[in-house]
Amino acid sequence: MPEAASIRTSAGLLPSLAPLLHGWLPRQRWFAGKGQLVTGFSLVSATELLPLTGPGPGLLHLLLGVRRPAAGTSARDCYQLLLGVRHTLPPPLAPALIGRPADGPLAGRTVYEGLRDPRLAELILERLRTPGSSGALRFDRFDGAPAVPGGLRARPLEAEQSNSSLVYGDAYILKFFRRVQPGPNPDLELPLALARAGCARVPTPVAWYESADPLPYTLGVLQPFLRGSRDGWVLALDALAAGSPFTDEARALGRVTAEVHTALADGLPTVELRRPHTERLARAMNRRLDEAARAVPALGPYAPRLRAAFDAIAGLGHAGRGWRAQRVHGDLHLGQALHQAPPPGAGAPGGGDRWSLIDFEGEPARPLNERRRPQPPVRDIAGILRSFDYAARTHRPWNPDWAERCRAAYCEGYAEAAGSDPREEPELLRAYETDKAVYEAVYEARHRPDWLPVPMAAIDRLAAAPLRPPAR
Ligand SMILES: Nc1ncnc2c1ncn2[C@@H]1O[C@H](COP(=O)(O)OP(=O)(O)O)[C@@H](O)[C@H]1O
Ligand SMILES: O=P(O)(O)O[C@H]1O[C@H](CO)[C@@H](O[C@H]2O[C@H](CO)[C@@H](O)[C@H](O)[C@H]2O)[C@H](O)[C@H]1O
Repeated sequence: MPEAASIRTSAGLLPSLAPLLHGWLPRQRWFAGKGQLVTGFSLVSATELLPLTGPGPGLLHLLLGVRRPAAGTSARDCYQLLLGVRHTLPPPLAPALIGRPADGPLAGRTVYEGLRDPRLAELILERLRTPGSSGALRFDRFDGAPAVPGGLRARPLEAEQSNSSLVYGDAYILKFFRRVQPGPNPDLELPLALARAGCARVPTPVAWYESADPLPYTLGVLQPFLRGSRDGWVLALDALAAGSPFTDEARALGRVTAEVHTALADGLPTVELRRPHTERLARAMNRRLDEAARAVPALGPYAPRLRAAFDAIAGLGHAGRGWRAQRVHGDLHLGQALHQAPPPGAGAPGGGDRWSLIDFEGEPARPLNERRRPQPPVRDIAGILRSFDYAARTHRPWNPDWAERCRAAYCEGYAEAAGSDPREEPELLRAYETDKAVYEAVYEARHRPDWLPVPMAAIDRLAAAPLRPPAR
């Protein structure tokens, strides 16, 4: 591979690409500011991974600052782009077209989404196989992992996701982070810590790449592809459609969640959450509720009762109670749990712990420092409990008993492996379930308005449930 160059020819490059990106960027699934005007671009870094002016396809890695009115006048989001550059685009790549710059260094060339070009995608895998630097980018690999073979065919993952992924030969998956923030991304940091601790419940990051200049960004992570796996959401809906229980699977998932939590607590810092942290936690939940009620007016009438659930945490803190906080997944739901069917003759499906957890990025819209903060593990548990409720609510007829049995089995499995049952902390569990349902109401109002009744039904239930007076 030719030596990559870090190009700082911002003069000319950005002005020639900007008119194309103005139209293309807001249409991308992973673009966070959908429906909003992009007011300007800036070049954070540009690395020519393959020469742009050679006879073959060129490959340009960009970190692009994107200004939107909502991001504030001085704030900007940073996006990772991988642009292919050719004289003409072969017909199979037509859907990847971004445009043809009218002037500047790329005038007359065709610029397209590089990840869609198998030749360029394979070059990235080649680069990940050997540690080292390419311009502004630094490639690294996990010492304990077997070497990644070369020559694996690449295909883009056709999934609704917040980032973009490539699957190589059904053996590896590369997640290419789109909106990046400076600092270690928990989706690399936590799986690496778990791999070092010997925890096999999370795919090991075998290789990754970052940029160090001008700021440290985690850009991509390669991990084993769990071939033939199905996610917990799909499996739960299948079970509901078949009228089958899902309790074995739920119990096994509870055990796996506990194993991951234990390994994270052993390998990374933990803190004791006592007053005044309990007050801060309640304040943060109340603040999120206030913001949510502005975005989803239907939450307004419930707000006083929901606030009481958050204030109960502060109340317990005043009464001297505290909770252990540690690094957690941060956005756990059934779609983040992948299940691999046992090999033929290996016993009942759902038995055995064939679950893996993925996507440790946390809620991508939150600042990185907030996502990396230790939090009570109940936060993740609440996420999965909400998911069982979601599955039961989306299925007709509504089957609340199915959800209740799954929720109980999941907590039992968790207790078996962790030694403590999350239901023994009802105030904390309720506050986190409420916080998650509030988040979901905003998510659904923004992305899937037809689904808004699902979290709103939980809001209605949570607001109506009686609260225990704090023990004095
Ligand atoms: N290791 C893996 N093996 C198999 N499929 C995976 C793996 N990691 C992710 N996936 C698939 O890719 C999808 C997107 O991955 P995810 O990490 O959730 O990305 P995003 O953060 O962009 O939403 C998942 O829903 C899952 O279907
Ligand atoms: O997977 P992401 O990290 O992008 O998570 C977002 O999208 C999820 C939906 O895909 C959303 O999850 C909500 O819907 C799920 C069913 O589709 C359900 O299982 C979850 O419990 C529910 O929260 C998630 O909240 C959002 O962050």
